[in-house]
Amino acid sequence: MAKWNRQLLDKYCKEYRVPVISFISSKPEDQLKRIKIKGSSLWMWQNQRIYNLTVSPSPIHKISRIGAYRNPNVPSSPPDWVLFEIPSKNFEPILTGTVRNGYERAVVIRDKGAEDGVERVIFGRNLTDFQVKMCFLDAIWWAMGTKETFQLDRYVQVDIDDIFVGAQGTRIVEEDVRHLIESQKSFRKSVENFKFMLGFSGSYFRNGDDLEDRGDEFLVESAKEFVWFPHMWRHNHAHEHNFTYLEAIMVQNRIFAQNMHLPVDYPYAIAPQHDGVFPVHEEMFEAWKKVWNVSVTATEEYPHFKPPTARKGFIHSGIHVLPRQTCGLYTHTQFFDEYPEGFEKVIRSIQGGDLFFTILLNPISIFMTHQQNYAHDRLALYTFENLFRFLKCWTNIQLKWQDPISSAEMYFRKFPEERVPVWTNPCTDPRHQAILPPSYNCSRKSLPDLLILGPQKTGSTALGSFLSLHPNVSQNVPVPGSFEEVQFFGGQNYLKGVQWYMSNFPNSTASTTVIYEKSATYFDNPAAPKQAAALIPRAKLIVILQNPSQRAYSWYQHLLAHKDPTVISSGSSLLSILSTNSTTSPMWKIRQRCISGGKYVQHLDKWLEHYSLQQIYFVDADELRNEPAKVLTSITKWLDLPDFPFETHIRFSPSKGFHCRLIDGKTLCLGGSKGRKYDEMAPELREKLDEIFEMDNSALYKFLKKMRLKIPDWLQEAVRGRA
Ligand SMILES: Nc1ncnc2c1ncn2[C@@H]1O[C@H](COP(=O)(O)OS(=O)(=O)O)[C@@H](OP(=O)(O)O)[C@H]1O
Repeated sequence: MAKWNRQLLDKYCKEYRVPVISFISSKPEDQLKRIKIKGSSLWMWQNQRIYNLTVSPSPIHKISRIGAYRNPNVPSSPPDWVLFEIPSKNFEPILTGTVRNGYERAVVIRDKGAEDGVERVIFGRNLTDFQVKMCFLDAIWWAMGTKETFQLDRYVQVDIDDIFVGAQGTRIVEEDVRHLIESQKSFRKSVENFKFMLGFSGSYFRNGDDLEDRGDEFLVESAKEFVWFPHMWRHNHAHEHNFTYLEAIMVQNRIFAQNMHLPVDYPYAIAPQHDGVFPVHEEMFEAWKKVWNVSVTATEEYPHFKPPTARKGFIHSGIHVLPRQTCGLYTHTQFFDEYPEGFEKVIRSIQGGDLFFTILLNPISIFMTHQQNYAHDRLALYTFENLFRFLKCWTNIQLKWQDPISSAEMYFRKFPEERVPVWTNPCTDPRHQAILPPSYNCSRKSLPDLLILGPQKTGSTALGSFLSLHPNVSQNVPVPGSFEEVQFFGGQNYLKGVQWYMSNFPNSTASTTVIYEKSATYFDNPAAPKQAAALIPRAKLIVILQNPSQRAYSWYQHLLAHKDPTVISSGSSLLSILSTNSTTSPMWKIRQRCISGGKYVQHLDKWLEHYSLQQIYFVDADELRNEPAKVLTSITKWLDLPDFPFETHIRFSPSKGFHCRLIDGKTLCLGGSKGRKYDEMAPELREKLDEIFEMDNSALYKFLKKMRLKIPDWLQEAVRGRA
């Protein structure tokens, strides 16, 4: 790092007490073994091999067990460790290693900052070794100062799906059930309250050979030992069925549970192969709620199966969907020596690999296993017994079990930002596409290519209506209740889901090249950019640049015309509304609605976090009002649409005072709510508004100039006028 930058960084870290975590790697070509670290009294050795690793006593450790000691299979690993000499009290070893001649050196060391005021945790190794990786996690938690909030509790739930499902020869027998009960008891020594959760499909009860049938019977006789939840009557794929069918088969499964006295104590259910959970099959959600009163489920598919570390939860239609983890056991894995790529893979995952870190990094881990994993070699029992033992040996983690309803409550309290789902296009993920209800048609264009973002009162309706004249353009059907706009992103309609959104675009034909949607509420909605980009990342966007003072005045006229109770009851002029400074009064809300949309750069910044500038087209509102055909011709080019003679389809209406569409010789203007007649703004009000928007206008001017985009005349004047 350049000296100057380094000084700045150190100054910052010192002043704000921000610790630094850094990594140093060996240079294999370097002859020099012992090197002094610049600016520090610390000496390091590079290209080293270590023979033992020990977790040193340090307040940094939260999850790593102090004193834990191991020989990390050294002879086979290359001599590429960097080790630090443990010098004075200014340093504290975090993890130490012994070299061949018996010296103890630090693999991870803490510089307490006594020498230059900056605290550091320095790693002489990458994160491939699980103990070094645990030290890294400990160092992060320590650096974040989460002493009070950091928790050692980790909740583990093991679901056994496909109970009663499976061909003869793959199913559990009485002996397996006895082992299941015994293991559950012994797991409780490592996992407080541990219970296996059994997902049953009643239709296949006693569907095996004699021994397996006895296994089923014994499982039912031992039902009270476990927690039971409904799977599906015949392992059905939910997406293939409608509500009536799903309800009928769920009722069958429920009757089975009642007859067999299975304790289904929690409103929790799992769909075979996650089918219907994400992408959401609304009819399955409805049937679940009606038959089982389900309020919690789990899936591996949200937002996507891969990467497994990025799985999240969401709430839809009152059902809490928790993320579900994979443990490497599938229906076909029943024998150690037939495990694909060797059972070593699962062992590596347990011993400091993916499975181990899944538990460390998730407050709640819900694992999916299958009935078959408890038959024959009982791979699941082996896996979890060893996983729990390994965690107990190397970490301070407290493993616990709790019911899924409590887990859902805890999960969404911890991650409230995940409550609202982020919808993605199911047609772009092959796994999602494979479980889509037939009502989805991925071969048909049903999502927009273009969003007209607004903001409100900038001429967005006029722009949309003119664009629709083009024969290759189609738009959404009018949506009642929201001024015909879809208002999906960032609004209440978003909760209705992707299928609802798609259903608004039924009109595209073979000649449609561009589907657009105009919701003028999008531009200044803080959630809209992220949600839009998740569903239609390649969409193009149009933003209309209107003088914000004029826009605010137009919005005020809209409220007056709609007899907004706050505006009417207070008899407020816009000037007095603007002077409100009580942020809790209803007037403040009005003030904000008048102003918000005009703060262009503030909102553009959010859109530009998710879309590139090349995807955005800026329209000058004055130009749109005065020369709409010219504006539409440019937009057509930008959209790569064939030319269209807009000038012969748009005509100025002297009575309306605006341009209107000319269809079959008839002039069709927008309704009375667009292009209202009202007095011009008083100079005093204009002055006040211009003053409010001064900074925003200046920011917009600079932004357009920097991006070499056209600066509207009104903006040139506004900036010049206040210079
Ligand atoms: N051709 C044409 N016809 C009618 N109105 C036109 C047209 N071109 C621009 N305008 C201006 O559009 C303003 C309404 O903007 P929006 O359509 O964006 O409003 S909304 O947010 O969707 O309600 C509207 O605002 P008001 O004049 O305040 O009614 C108009 O000034």
